Amino acid sequence: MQADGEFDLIARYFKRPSPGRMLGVGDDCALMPLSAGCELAVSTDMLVEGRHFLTDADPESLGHKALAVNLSDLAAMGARPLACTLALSLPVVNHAWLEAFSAGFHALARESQCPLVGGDTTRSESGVVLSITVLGEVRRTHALRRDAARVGDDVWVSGTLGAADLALRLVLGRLPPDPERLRATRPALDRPTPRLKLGRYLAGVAHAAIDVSDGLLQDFGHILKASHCGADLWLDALPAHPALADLDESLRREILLAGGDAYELCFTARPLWREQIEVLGRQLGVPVARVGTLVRGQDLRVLDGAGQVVPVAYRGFDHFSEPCGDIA
Ligand SMILES: Nc1ncnc2c1ncn2[C@@H]1O[C@H](COP(=O)(O)OP(=O)(O)O)[C@@H](O)[C@H]1O
Ligand SMILES: Cc1ncc(C[n+]2csc(CCOP(=O)(O)OP(=O)(O)O)c2C)c(N)n1
Ligand SMILES: [Mg+2]
Repeated sequence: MQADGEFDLIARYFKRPSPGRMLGVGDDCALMPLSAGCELAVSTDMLVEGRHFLTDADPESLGHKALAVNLSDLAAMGARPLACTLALSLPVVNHAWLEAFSAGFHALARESQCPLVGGDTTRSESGVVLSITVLGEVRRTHALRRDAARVGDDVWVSGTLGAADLALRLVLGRLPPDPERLRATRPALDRPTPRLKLGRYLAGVAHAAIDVSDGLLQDFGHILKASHCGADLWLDALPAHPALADLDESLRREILLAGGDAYELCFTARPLWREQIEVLGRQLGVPVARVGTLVRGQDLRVLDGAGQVVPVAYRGFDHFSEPCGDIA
């Protein structure tokens, strides 16, 4: 018979050997050294059943995604991962689920050199809740802060936009069934790739960066607000995922500008870095698209191919301002 106690679960699914200079799972705190000249980068993101993932989500992919969305924040700061912690609340003990979830989690942890060094495990009264904290390091003064953008900077976006949001709409039945499009977009929703290498190489080159979790306009808007800048974004330059082709144009725009779950980097850099950034993208095999420019003021304008302002009535994902949000 399998032992189901809290400590058995931790030992079986989460305790793994940690690198020699670290103290990992098993003590009151984890311990790890920091490299000279670096500062600590820390970020936490939760994933809640029904809100960030569906109850029948594939557990291996969920393990990957839970860590990936957190690593994406380290990438957006230009930080190198050091370690992570996992707080997990489970309604029941399901060994097949835990086996697959922990395999997905540890596989990405290994690949990103971000070992799981601690956490907490409890029973939940309603659904699975995950909270992950990632710890990273970044060379002092090199971090890609949201408040570091400058007027005149180019605006860049990595990868492509829109696939994950399109997949989610198809999965939730908000668009008519389209198996072909779902097949092309589902990996982006279920298994995002954190742009860790790109972020690290941009540290010290780019000014500001953010990862696109809630939608491009909303997330890029955080950079503008923090940096006291405005911007022009060129709609035609945005790197739309090919599966967005042939969609109704207003839906295509909405998904491109406000679709969540993308986990691409949006960053700003001086024009003199253009060529190096393009070379970097090619070397890393990560497309980088120059999509706009920072201007004085505070307005974020989206311009069409003719230079006309495109009216935009949406911003992006917000946990507390959805039509069904039930705030007391
Ligand atoms: N409950 C909280 N307590 C303290 N800080 C929080 C809390 N929730 C969010 N934050 C902080 O607010 C900022 C914005 O959070 P968020 O929009 O979730 O960023 P991200 O998209 O990078 O995850 C971050 O600095 C985050 O650490
Ligand atoms: C079942 C389900 N419903 C809705 C979404 C869409 N969604 C949920 S949270 C979110 C935004 C990102 O999550 P958040 O908690 O805001 O992360 P952060 O911005 O803090 O990184 C999106 C697009 C989803 N991925 N899965
Ligand atoms: Mg967050």
